[in-house]
Amino acid sequence: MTKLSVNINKIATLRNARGGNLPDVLKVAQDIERFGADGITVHPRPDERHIRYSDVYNLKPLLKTEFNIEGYPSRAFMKMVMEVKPHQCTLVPDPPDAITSNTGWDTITYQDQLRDVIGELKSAGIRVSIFLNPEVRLVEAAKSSGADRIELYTGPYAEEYTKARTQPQNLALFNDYKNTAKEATSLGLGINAGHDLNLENLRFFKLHIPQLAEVSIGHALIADALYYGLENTIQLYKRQLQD
Ligand SMILES: CC(=O)[C@@H](O)[C@H](O)COP(=O)(O)O
Ligand SMILES: NCC(=O)COP(=O)(O)O
Repeated sequence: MTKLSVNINKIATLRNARGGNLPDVLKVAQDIERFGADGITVHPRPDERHIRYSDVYNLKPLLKTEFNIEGYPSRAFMKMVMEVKPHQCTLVPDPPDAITSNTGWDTITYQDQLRDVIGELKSAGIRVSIFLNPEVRLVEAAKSSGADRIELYTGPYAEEYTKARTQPQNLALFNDYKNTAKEATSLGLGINAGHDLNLENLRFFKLHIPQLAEVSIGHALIADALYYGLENTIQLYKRQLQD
């Protein structure tokens, strides 16, 4: 079964809207674990508009499942990750002003930078995943930079899936995802995926990428929870991820 890591950025967005502590991000994260999630993901951004660096420190001792911290490896981010020591760090090439992540790493151009950063994280026992576009040519450099996994950037997949709703098997892009995953597996890299995954498009992705180890989902899952409740929503997503 593929693991579900719930991204709680949007819980923090709601909290920050009033400046108080409602909802309580730490409590919600613990409840999400209790409701069956396999992990918690956070993606603190430099402006701390949702998850704050202090949240990341406060979450660590409370969490019982896998903790995944995502972000661009600035010095401030690296200091925090090295101190918190999550189970996994997912490196994302976002510029500081990104509204949300919209591309993966060019692992060929940034191979030296990635190798240094990954070496540092791995020396602290942290598993490292690299956010990657579905392009076979980028996989070998991801491997030689020392990553343990890739996280397939599923934004373009989600967009195509919505367009091809009636005949998803015609998804033009999908072969790129399959081939990238196949290449990664053959080189010994694990496969994660994330961005804009939702209750409609998740099952198809899971069925066609059987090596999928973990997905991180936030935006759609938290939106669905407004209708179905958090506990039910987590179970609905987990059902999509069954083998
Ligand atoms: C890497 C990725 O796809 C997610 O972490 C996503 O970027 C969430 O970040 P926001 O919640 O800021 O959109
Ligand atoms: N890594 C992807 C993630 O954590 C959540 O992305 P989204 O579901 O908020 O688009």
